[in-house]
Amino acid sequence: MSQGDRPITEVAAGILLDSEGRYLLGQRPEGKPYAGYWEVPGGKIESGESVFDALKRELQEELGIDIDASQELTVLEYDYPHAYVRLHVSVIRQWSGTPAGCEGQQLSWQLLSDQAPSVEPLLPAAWPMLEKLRGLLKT
Ligand SMILES: Nc1nc2c([nH]c(=O)n2[C@@H]2O[C@H](COP(=O)(O)OP(=O)(O)OP(=O)(O)O)[C@@H](O)[C@H]2O)c(=O)[nH]1
Repeated sequence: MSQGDRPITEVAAGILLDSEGRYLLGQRPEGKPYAGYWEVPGGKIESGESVFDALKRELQEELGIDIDASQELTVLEYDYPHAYVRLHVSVIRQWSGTPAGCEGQQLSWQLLSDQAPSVEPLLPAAWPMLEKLRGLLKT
C-alpha cells in the first residue's frame, strides 16, 4: 500500500501497562533511524503477520516477554522523512517474564499520571499514543 508515492510501513506498538499505572518505554538502539529516541516497544509487521502476531514476536525479541492477549488502542499515521508509518497501537496488561533490554536498549518505566516522561527525546508519534491511553483510562 502507499500514501501518494510513499510506501506505508505498517508497525505494531505495544504499551505495557502495570497495575500501578506505569508504562514502559525503550530507547532506540544505535544504527536505527532516530537512534537514542525513546519509544513504545514494537516494530514492523512482516508480510503474512497479523498485528497481534507481530506484537508478540517483537516483544519476545526486544524485551524477552511473552504475551497472550492485547487490547487495541488506536491506529496512527505519521509521515517521517525516512518512512510513512501506520502504527497499530495496543495495550498489554499481562505478560510472562520480566522485560529486559534484549537488544542492548535502555528501558524506563514511566508514570502515566505524569504529563511528560522523565526521559527524552520521545519519538514524535509516541505522544499521541500516550494521550489516547490517558483518555481511555479516564472513561
Ligand atoms: N516501535 C515503535 N516504532 C515507532 C514508534 N513511533 C514511531 O513513529 N515509530 C516508527 O515505526 C517504525 C518502527 O520501526 P522499527 O525500526 O522499530 O522496526 P523494527 O524493529 O522492525 O526495525 P528493523 O526492521 O529496522 O530491525 C519506525 O519508523 C519508527 O520511527 C513507537 O512508539 N514505537
